[in-house]
Amino acid sequence: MYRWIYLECMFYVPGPAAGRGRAEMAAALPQAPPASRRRCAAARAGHGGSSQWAAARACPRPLPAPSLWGPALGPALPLGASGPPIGGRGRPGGGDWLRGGAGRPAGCGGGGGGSMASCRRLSGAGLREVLGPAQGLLFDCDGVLWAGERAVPGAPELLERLRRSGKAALFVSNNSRRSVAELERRFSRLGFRGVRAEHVFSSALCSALFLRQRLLGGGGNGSGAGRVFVLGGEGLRGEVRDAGLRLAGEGEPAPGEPVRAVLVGYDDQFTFAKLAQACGYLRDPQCLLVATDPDPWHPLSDGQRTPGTGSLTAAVETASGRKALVVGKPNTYMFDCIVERFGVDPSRTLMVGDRLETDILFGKNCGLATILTLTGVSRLEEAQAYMASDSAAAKDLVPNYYVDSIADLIPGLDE
Ligand code: PXP
Repeated sequence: MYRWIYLECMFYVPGPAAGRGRAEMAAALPQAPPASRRRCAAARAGHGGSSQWAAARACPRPLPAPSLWGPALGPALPLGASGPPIGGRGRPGGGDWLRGGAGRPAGCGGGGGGSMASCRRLSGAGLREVLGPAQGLLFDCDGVLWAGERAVPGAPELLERLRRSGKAALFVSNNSRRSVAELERRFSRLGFRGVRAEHVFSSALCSALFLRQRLLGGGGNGSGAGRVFVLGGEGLRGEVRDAGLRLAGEGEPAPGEPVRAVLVGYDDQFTFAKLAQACGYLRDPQCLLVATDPDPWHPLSDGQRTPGTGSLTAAVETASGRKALVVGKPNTYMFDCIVERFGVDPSRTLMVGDRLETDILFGKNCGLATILTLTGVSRLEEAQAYMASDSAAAKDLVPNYYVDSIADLIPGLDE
């Protein structure tokens, strides 16, 4: 039976949260919290509901040791009314909480804390050394678990084996096209058993949570909060509505009701007219510009590429002269959402991804050891080139380990 232990208080130390690149993101997150502050996200298994979260956040208990992943997943708590602060955690300057230490998987050359990543093939005895102490894994989805409508061979079996070994699995996707409910159905359709919507943290969900936090301040039903202009499809729009926010262009606007945010997601109906409309709203300096993810493009099965949200965000930024707050990987906000819901010890958590500039940097920014899988976007040569570079920023893109496919992780797990 899967169970997750929910605990404890977390110490958020604001740093320049990552985005499309460190320098760019530093510029893109001017509104990070102004000073270090304690946050208490205490919650216990079986407790749910936003009011409990709100109460939990106000709890001024002393900081315990970093919380642990439970032995396995339990009933997930609905995320609270406000969500974590964007840019609340990051590297460099990630704070004590990120330094890990005891319990870090053996053989891990990097993870948080700034030590060098090694980009070692994970195989043989090394598999058990790394997977054995890990209490949970975060998986990117596309290019890791599946490619288009096909599961990566062995991926459903790996998740099953993780479950049997008592290790937790959660999913972090920059795809803003689908709601988490749709993603849950996709897992099931592709043969992944037991994955529920609350185990999935997408850029659509997390962007909606971020906007709720910023526009509603942790409560309310959206009335009088202004509206959100969404460049994106129904999956994203649904998450924004579910977060209690109202969309520009829907229903009756109250007289004088402002558009308080432009949210740029994956929009395959993007037009010049929408761009112009977004820029009109962004003339108001109080109107936020938020993007779901920085992905510049995505590979297609025929070897071609299709533009990603990062391309559309660039158009809005250029035309408006504004910088977007980018919620998705490599920003740590998704991890903050995870921590808000589940007790997670970064030093015993692995991040598995296929894109160096988003997934691996995200793992790095969150203080996790990272595994690159070669079934998706990035090639081993790219990781090696980053490793050979003199630039510290490039070294942050180097994974600790790599595998040809996540199926290669199976022999490292107990029967
Ligand atoms: N955004 C869109 C529109 C996508 O189609 C994809 C998957 O190709 C992604 C983002 C990246 O998703 P993930 O983070 O799961 O790889």
